[in-house]
Amino acid sequence: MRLEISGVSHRYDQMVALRDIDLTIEPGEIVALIGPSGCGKSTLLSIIGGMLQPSEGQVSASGSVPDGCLNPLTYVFQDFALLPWRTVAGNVSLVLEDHKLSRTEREARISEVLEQTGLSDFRNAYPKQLSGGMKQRVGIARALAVRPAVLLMDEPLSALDAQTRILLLDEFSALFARTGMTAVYVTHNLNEAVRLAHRVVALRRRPGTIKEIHTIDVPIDQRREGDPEITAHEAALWELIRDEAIAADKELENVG
Ligand SMILES: Nc1ncnc2c1ncn2[C@@H]1O[C@H](COP(=O)(O)OP(=O)(O)OP(=O)(O)O)[C@@H](O)[C@H]1O
Repeated sequence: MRLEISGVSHRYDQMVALRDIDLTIEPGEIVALIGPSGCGKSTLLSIIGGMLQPSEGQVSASGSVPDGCLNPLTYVFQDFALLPWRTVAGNVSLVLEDHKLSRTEREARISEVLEQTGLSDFRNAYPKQLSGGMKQRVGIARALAVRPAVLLMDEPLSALDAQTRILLLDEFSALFARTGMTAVYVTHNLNEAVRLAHRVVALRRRPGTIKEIHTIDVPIDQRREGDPEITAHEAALWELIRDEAIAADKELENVG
């Protein structure tokens, strides 16, 4: 599915959070949104996902969706958003229950996504029994269960420890390479952006506008931690956002 963001601006009361965003996301493309705190990354993701109506401009989606797609644009949340009283399978099932699927179809989908995310042995576990990394795998499984055309991911790894983050990064890159999924991935973490994205959109703040779009040509499944080419892309991105990141950090300190 192709997403075209045209002339999108957004205000919260008098504050202009985004101005004149034009961006096209091609089918199968992974786009990361980076930039200093408050530059409008989450606002833009919510607008792309249709959860927030922009003050101006529009987002249009075109093209085909996967067979059996129940929800073309699907979120993966930073805080996993699992229901504690439901098992792993029950949490995945939740997103399927509003749709006209037979019990057999529903069970088949649940088994398929649990298999894809390495959770088959945990289907009857409850969230409190799982590590952070396993909880986020459930979040991914739940998103995949609707066979989305586009995954919208808002800091999906930021609640996890460093080792788990590396493991999940490897799993995400394998998943993206295997499925040819389209995704928009918001992150503060430049390493995640250079490991996972075909293009990295750097936003500046006040108001949030596109500063630069950085393309990374290395196939996603061939990128490795510490690879010099990938490290060079990460350094280039840091140069791009450094001054504003420092300014945003100082500002937060002043507020505190
Ligand atoms: N519901 C809201 N009401 C008023 N202002 C908001 C609201 N949501 C966000 N903002 C403001 O809009 C601006 C952009 O916020 P947004 O959360 O989109 O930025 P972000 O780049 O995702 O930030 P962060 O990296 O800190 O998560 C910020 O100044 C924020 O304070």
